[in-house]
Amino acid sequence: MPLNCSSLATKVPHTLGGLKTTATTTTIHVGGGGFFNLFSKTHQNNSLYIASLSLNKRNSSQRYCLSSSSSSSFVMEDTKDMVFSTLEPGKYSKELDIAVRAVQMACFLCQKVQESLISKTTSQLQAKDDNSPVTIADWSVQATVSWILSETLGSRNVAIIAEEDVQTLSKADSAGLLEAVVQTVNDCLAEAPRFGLKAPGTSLGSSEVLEAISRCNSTGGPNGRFWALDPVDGTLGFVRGDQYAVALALIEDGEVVLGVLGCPNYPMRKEWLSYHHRYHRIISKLTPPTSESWDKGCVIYTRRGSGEAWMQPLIQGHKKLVWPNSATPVKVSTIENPALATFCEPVEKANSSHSFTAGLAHSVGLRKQPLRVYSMVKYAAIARGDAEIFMKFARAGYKEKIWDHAAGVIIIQEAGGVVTDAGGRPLDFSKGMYLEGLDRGIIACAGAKLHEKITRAVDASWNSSSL
Ligand SMILES: Nc1ncnc2c1ncn2[C@@H]1O[C@H](COP(=O)(O)OS(=O)(=O)O)[C@@H](OP(=O)(O)O)[C@H]1O
Ligand SMILES: [Mg+2]
Repeated sequence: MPLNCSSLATKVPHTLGGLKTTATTTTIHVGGGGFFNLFSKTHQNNSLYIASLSLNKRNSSQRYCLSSSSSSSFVMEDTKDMVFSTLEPGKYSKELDIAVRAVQMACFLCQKVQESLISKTTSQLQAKDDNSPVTIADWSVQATVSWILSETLGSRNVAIIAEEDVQTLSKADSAGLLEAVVQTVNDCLAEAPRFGLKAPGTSLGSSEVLEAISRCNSTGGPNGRFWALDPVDGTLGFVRGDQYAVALALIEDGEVVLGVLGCPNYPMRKEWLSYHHRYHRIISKLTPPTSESWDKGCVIYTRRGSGEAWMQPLIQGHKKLVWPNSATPVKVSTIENPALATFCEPVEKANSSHSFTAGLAHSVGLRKQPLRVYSMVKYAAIARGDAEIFMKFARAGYKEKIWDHAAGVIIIQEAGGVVTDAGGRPLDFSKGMYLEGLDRGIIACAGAKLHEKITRAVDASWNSSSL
């Protein structure tokens, strides 16, 4: 479509979803009294960029994508089915845009499965290994995210290490389970355009869904680029209608470069984090969210070196994701006094020694009750400033998996916090599936002073502990 118009440009500083940029707002007048409102952002090195363009002509509202190289020629395309990014072009910006949208979709999928779980009686729930609906969420999210990453970035460019495999799903007696997963995946992917992503032309068949899950067969390691995905982190929290997370990180040459954490039940009123989930559900019912109020659920994301982490609400109902989707920055707490600090730890005693952390807490002067929260939501709580410390000391011999930490670690670091093992060393994401060489446990803090106090206390009490 050729453009023949007069234009008026104004330069405005702008911040969009965590990426500072100088934006140019241009009004382009066209024949017949109509006009386009053009919002564009220039790339530092003048390479190709994409700008959003709205046509506000009488009785007409349509979205176009306008791309330009350093030359003045423009190409306009209808963007109904395109990934539409307003992130500043730069390293990993396309990947971050897609990852946030994919995690938004995954949260939408999980919410639906969790709602149907909660509406059933406990006796209808099965353990994860028994082909439960939880497993349906795990596999379905993995298939959905894998499919989206491959379609948008090209399957040859995408390597994923993730928690699930297809062994159980592929068994002859798992036909019903597989059918449920395929249905859940297709129901979710059909909504892709609402999230600014392209839906499949036709529904995926079971072999395509299995293919998408089993494509997540990267073994990680020190070289190249791969995604680490935990489709449903905090299985117990998920089953119990409580906290859980969808975690996606991009790791390049052994270093986490992007982190996206979906926390569908994260309450926007922090005091609700510490309520038992049943009370939280009752309170939510008593005060249902209005379309204006943001009750719970967010996606937090960051990019290595940005010094910023951002949070968006989940897309509710039939709404569309319009970037930056009311994103707000998140920052760690400024509290340095242990007496005022809150520490988080796993809910399950089997996952981390509660007695050891109680002793540590006492010795450093932590006075508040521990905040026990399922899943990587603990990392989100530190990044958002809702708690100051996260400690985890697993039993000897347990090896932490990289997908249980990658997204959360980078989000806390970019939000201003410190994450190391108990020896003060950075977590090593370059050794394959596990955080090999982890010294004793994981300590994440809002600031360096608290971090130092905790690591010193661990050193002082470790030898007398039974861990
Ligand atoms: N020590 C130990 N032993 C066995 N399994 C462990 C351990 N630590 C963490 N995990 C796995 O990590 C996920 C949740 O762990 P959390 O640390 O968040 O613990 S908790 O849910 O709050 O209790 C959860 O994984 P998924 O829910 O499958 O993602 C746990 O299986
Ligand atoms: Mg996990």
